[in-house]
Amino acid sequence: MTTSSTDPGMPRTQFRVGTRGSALAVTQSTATAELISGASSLGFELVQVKTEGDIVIGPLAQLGGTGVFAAALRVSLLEGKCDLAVHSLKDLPTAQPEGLVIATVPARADVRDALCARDGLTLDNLPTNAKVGTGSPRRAAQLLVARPDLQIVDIRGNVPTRLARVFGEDQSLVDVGVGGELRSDLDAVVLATAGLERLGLERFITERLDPSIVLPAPGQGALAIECCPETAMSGDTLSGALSTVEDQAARWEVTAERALLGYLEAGCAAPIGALGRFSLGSEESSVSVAGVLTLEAVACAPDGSKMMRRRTQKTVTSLADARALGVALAEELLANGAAELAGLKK
Ligand SMILES: NCc1[nH]cc(CCC(=O)O)c1CC(=O)O
Repeated sequence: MTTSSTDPGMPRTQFRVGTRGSALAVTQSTATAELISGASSLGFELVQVKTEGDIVIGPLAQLGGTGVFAAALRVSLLEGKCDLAVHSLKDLPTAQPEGLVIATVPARADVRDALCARDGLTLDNLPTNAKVGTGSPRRAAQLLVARPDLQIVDIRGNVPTRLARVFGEDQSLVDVGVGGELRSDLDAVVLATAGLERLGLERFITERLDPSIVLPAPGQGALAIECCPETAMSGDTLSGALSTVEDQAARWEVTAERALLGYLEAGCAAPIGALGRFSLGSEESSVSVAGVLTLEAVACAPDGSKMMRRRTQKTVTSLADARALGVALAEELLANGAAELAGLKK
């Protein structure tokens, strides 16, 4: 290791970013490390961490616990094996473990889900009974609300492997790591636009699904840089660099979305969607900038037979306001029977 952490009094200039091994994780971690090093003179190296999410075989919806993707990275942070971890925010459990903080939420990518269909097809013109692959009950339920005739096929695997279920042996998918037997047996798959764009695979998108049709997962399209509080608040060059890549609008949005999800005691496998949108207000206070936060949420019966959508809006001046907005909307959903509708434990 080449860090200067052992020299007392010398600020460190070299840091380790823990990452999962998938193409998406490595791409996100690399881009984020470059973002921070571009805003500072610090150096970063990637440390690969194996996670349970990569080796468990079975439908994602049945893994039980949330956070299988994040857990090993968090252990690695707590054990001091890396200094920072870059997570997809939507894969991060809403309960914040003791000893770790989300130091930074960078600017958010496209939040929408993307239909990737054969022959340029869209949700409206997919043939009757078309086979659409997704492992997400949230996507499945909302697709069925829009198109009750669709056959939803439970799929898993990394992004290129899922695309191969529609596009087969497209060379660009082989290039990004699709292996094994390639068969195109589906008419379409639904994936997050953000992940496809980060991997340079957006040409497979045939429709970016409007949030009025398919509301994304809480945190979708956003990343979280997690570390120990001492790293985030050390007042040194790293904490300064981290704060320069913070996007306050994204932070407010995901804070409200995750407060809602946490209050519902639901995880990323629940048929719950939520999307916050922040727009800057005109007045400025010394504490923080005021803006208007709009939060929309959906709870669905997994078979798409019922859906409940609610929306709220408030001027926010603090993260506590954003959290309160999420909790208030969650309470409204619960008061109207969302837990029974969506099969939540609460
Ligand atoms: N659960 C897997 C996962 N976690 C984050 C992304 C995409 C990037 C993002 O939403 O930030 C994906 C793939 C997908 O849902 O298509």
